[in-house]
Amino acid sequence: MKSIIIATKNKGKAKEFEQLFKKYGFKVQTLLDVQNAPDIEETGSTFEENAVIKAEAIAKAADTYVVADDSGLVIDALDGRPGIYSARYAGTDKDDDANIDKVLDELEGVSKENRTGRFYCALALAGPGIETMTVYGTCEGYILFERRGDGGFGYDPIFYVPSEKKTMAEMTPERKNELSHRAAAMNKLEPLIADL
Ligand SMILES: O=c1[nH]c(=O)c2ncn([C@@H]3O[C@H](COP(=O)(O)OP(=O)(O)OP(=O)(O)O)[C@@H](O)[C@H]3O)c2[nH]1
Ligand SMILES: [Mg+2]
Repeated sequence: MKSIIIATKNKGKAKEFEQLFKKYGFKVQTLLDVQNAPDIEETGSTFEENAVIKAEAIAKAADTYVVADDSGLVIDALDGRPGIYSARYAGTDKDDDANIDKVLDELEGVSKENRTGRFYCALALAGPGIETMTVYGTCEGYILFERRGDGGFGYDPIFYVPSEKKTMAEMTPERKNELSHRAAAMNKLEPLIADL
């Protein structure tokens, strides 16, 4: 079986990628499987730049094919925030619950129809003998007034997908992996990883 490293320390992403890559016949390793994996500073100003930074840092160290994901929630009424700062919106300790509270506070008084937003996912593929490539995917939805469901990770409990009439935290993992921003980006990556 072919194998690939996903340059992430996020458990929620790791689980989703294990499933997503299974159908392409890849065994997935993440930085959670590697002892003393470095913390890579995300110094870029776009999702794509950050994905490239993470993928290239690990590909250089491991000399193998690496995919990195930089993703986040873009809310129209907040001028695109939290955006690339989604993981660290309420502080550096990556506290999902505190991040949700901060978003809900900032959206106080914003009506249902003005609570539009999307998840954005940039994926970068780097490795020996290839030029680093990026693809992206999005998933449109609304920010609810309170949490619903306990699946997924991050902002999933407040992200409502109208076509499903569910938050991402109320969907099965399988369903989330069919319609998420990550799944959309993976579909675009598919032809690029087919020949690895
Ligand atoms: O509800 C959510 N469902 C998702 O499907 C999702 N995808 C991304 N996000 C949010 O955006 C941050 C990414 O930031 P990020 O790309 O820097 O990742 P991270 O720092 O968590 O891990 P790493 O991959 O960098 O190691 C995450 O922490 C989450 O807050 C999501 N929230
Ligand atoms: Mg990160």
